[in-house]
Amino acid sequence: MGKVILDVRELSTKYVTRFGESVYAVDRVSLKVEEGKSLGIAGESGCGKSTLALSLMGYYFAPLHYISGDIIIDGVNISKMHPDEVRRKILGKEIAYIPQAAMNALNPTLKIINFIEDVIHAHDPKVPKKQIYEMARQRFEELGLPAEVLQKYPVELSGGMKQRTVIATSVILSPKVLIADEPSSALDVTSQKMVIKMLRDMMERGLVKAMIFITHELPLLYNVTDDIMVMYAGQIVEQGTAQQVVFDPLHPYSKGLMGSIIVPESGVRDVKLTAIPGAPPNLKRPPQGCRFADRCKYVQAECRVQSIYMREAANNRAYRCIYPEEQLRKVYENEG
Ligand SMILES: Nc1ncnc2c1ncn2[C@@H]1O[C@H](COP(=O)(O)OP(=O)(O)OP(=O)(O)O)[C@@H](O)[C@H]1O
Repeated sequence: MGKVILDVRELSTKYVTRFGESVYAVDRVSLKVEEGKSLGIAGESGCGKSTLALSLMGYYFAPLHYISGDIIIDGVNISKMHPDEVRRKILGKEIAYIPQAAMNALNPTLKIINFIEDVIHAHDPKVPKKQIYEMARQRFEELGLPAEVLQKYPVELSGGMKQRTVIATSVILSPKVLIADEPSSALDVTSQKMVIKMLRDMMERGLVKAMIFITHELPLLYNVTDDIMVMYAGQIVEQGTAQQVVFDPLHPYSKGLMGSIIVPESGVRDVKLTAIPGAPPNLKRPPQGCRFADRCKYVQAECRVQSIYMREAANNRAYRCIYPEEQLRKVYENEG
């Protein structure tokens, strides 16, 4: 096993609504990402992917609240740091986040270089502008973006270029971990490919040491990340290599999602994570037993009465189900 860059242990966070209700969006999530590796997180809308991404940065402000667990980045536990310290020392430097529709982060009234100055000055107001320009120019060129972009206003750039600009900006301070939340979903296919290529380049050149890629589109994950975790109703329900999870899923939810995939590339292309009838449980009052029980074809009475934990399977994988691996495989086999 390589050096672990991101080590998350039993992390739980919640939203508290203005009516004082708690929404348990991230429930005891554990994950590890080693140096040079990428992890994909997949799940349907509302399962907690974005909340997990935000939670991983350790930067909590209302309505998002930390409950428990540890976030260890390259040996440093950031989970109990004060938000000011996280903002100054961690964000952008240790861990960076590319939000959904990141290109909207650009301020239309600022040239790109001025936007970058603002980003860097939020961490350290003393960095001279000349130095920022030099850092930005170098990073843009490394990532195949022309330095002229720095002198442009957002309106002068295409959607794809804006997105790549924000991505390049997010790694100016060489963060150890980069979290990309649906970074290409709003783009046309060509721009999507360029964004994915850029993320890969960043990993290959060591500009970031570990990456988390969040999406509901499985084909993207299969082609981009080494490992995949499937999330359902605030919990991880399956974890393995991209190959294992896509082509040999164990959890009935992943199985349902991937069931129709036959051929890589063309076969996976159009599969969306919405194929299973029913809806996830309300995260204000998650059920005591298996959260997938209401939608599971193989549900038994005991699934609903006890907490279901992740269980280990062969080849370093894990899934959250009462069925042992052999039994689950038999059930699937009998179905044909
Ligand atoms: N500000 C908020 N206040 C209260 N509940 C919230 C808030 N933001 C999200 N939630 C709830 O938290 C849960 C997880 O939402 P989250 O946005 O993390 O899911 P997601 O998997 O990222 O979905 P999507 O793919 O649509 O972005 C959902 O039940 C959502 O309704």
